[in-house]
Amino acid sequence: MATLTRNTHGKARVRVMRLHHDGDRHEVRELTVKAMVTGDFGRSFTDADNSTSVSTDTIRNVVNVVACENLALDTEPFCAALAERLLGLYGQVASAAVTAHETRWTRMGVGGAPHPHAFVLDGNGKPFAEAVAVRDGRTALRSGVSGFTFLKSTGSGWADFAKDPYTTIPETRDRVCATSMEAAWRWRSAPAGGHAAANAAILGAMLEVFAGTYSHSVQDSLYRMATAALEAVPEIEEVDLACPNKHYLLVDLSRFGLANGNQVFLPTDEPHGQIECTVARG
Ligand SMILES: O=c1[nH]c(=O)c2[nH]c(=O)[nH]c2[nH]1
Repeated sequence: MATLTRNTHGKARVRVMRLHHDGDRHEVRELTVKAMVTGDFGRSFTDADNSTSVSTDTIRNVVNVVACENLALDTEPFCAALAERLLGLYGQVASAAVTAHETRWTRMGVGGAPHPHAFVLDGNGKPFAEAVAVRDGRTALRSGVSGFTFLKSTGSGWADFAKDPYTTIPETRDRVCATSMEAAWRWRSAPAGGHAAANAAILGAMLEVFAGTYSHSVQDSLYRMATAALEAVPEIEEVDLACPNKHYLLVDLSRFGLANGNQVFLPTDEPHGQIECTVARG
């Protein structure tokens, strides 16, 4: 005897670009979407009964239709519109979860002026949004950024930590600090100036703390970065941060008669420290 305890289905990696014409000025919004539904679908798993199942192929079509009908929406309201459309279309759907990662195209500057329809890829991190729509409830929204990478070459240390017979790392009050951040924040209401501007303010507040204050540890920086994000944008209620500590190892040049005064490093990705926290209001 076995019991189906969870099930969901939908379409993942649906790539769609929305091109909004504002006169001659174009806006491009490229997303990779995952749209999943839960509800009365258990019998397709347990009894080979597909009679209630919405085809994932159909879900892909709905993504494109909602894209066409919402060319100018930011990622967050677009995800919410799509999740709510799936809920509205199919009575057997109890909840719809939509996640969209953005491939960000930033407007090209040509001859000192923003170009109306030419863009360059912004390769640092993928912003994402996530909407979960349920019946008789508010659509829950989260935003964030995946793989946002930044570094500072001083103003960071790791000292006064617990020591034991296995400890070999020396204390330092001057090191390179680099990470590729996974960050997410939960909305309690829509931000006054729109999600895109609020997301930029959140990242700006976090980077200001990272760059502008001494870091006693990645832990210390993350807590203060998340606190600054909560202060910068009152419409978010919780921030999740997960950061690898991408170690830059000092190269030993003493055998060549050279001192290495924090100047030559081996950049490494693995293994890396992994520091994570969630910071909420209150
Ligand atoms: O910022 C840091 N946090 C740690 O927990 C840690 N552990 C370690 O070896 N180096 C560091 N650096």
